[in-house]
Amino acid sequence: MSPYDSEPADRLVTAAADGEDQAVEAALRPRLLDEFIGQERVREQLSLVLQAARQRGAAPDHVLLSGPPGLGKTTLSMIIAAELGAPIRITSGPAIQHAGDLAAILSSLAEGEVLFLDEIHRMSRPAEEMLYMAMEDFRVDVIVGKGPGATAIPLELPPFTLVGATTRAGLLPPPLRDRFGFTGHMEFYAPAELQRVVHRSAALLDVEIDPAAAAEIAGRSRGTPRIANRLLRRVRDYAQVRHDGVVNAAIAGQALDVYEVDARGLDRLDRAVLDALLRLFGGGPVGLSTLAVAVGEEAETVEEVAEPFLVREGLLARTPRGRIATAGAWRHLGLTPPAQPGRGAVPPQPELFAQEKAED
Ligand SMILES: Nc1ncnc2c1ncn2[C@@H]1O[C@H](COP(=O)(O)OP(=O)(O)OP(=O)(O)O)[C@@H](O)[C@H]1O
Ligand SMILES: [Mg+2]
Repeated sequence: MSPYDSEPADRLVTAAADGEDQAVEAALRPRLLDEFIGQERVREQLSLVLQAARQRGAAPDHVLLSGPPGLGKTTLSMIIAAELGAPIRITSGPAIQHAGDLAAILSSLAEGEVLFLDEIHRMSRPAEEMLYMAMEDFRVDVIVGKGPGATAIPLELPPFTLVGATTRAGLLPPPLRDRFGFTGHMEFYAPAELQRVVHRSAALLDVEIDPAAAAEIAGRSRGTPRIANRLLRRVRDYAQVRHDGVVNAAIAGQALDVYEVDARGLDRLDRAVLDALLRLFGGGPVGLSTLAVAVGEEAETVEEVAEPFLVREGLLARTPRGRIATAGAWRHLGLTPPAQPGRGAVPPQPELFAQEKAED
């Protein structure tokens, strides 16, 4: 599910997991730290934490994994349990609304068990407060009764390791953040790393693919393994239906052109935003709502769905005066940037805009 209501449901380049992703991701997940590609720093740090705990024969410190969707937080949490040889219990912040829900889970943990709490920033406040004590003292106070007659019954917990995952580390209250002994920040993957992800997934899916084709898919995957795996599946369909199933760079490129994911990973919406910014507004500055009207989308869709990646790619900038295109944006769409910044080589063309609106 996309974190944004404004994201089109069928978007091929969303980083959020769709139904098909959920069905196949389990099969594509690396099981051990050595199989996990990229994230060198997090991997090395985590490997030390886990190895030290194993040597001491104790449960490791609590681990927080933070970073954008689809970069491998759930995968790493399962790897942590596998590397420790410990069972894993999986739940999420939204599933724990009452402190009692959390007390039930905590009190049933086995010694050394890994508790994976996904979307930990979405837990309710009372549950969060119970978690503080559980993390620090391996103890919870179960409240029995209501009002003045209520009593707190202390309950000892076996040592366990909490692994929290969040896409929004900034939303975590500091007392919670401070109770993690180790925080791993996941970064977007480099193209060469994603190429290895594609190669590995292709082998697991029995798809014959050459290195240039894996690189082609990787380059369009927005630094995100989940997107790489999804694009690989669409390329596989194309190679199977239109060719003999073997994937080379040309076939990968053609397949993703069919799905309107361009060489840099921009999709139709992203390009429509850039195109309007360049052709209609001469590269800006232009206000968000005007830009949104020009592409026929809601302002939130443009702001939350298209812009973050365009900004990340250095194609668009948000300024106090409005959105502006960078020189890279002109190059990406094959247009000539204006000599004077902010003044487009192509003058604003309201009639083109009117015509496009009339067409849809
Ligand atoms: N380092 C990696 N090497 C190989 N495959 C990976 C790696 N990281 C992630 N993947 C693949 O990407 C997919 C998504 O990863 P995962 O579900 O762990 O992401 P996430 O960070 O938990 O996302 P979300 O924030 O949406 O929960 C998985 O199928 C996994 O196979
Ligand atoms: Mg996850």
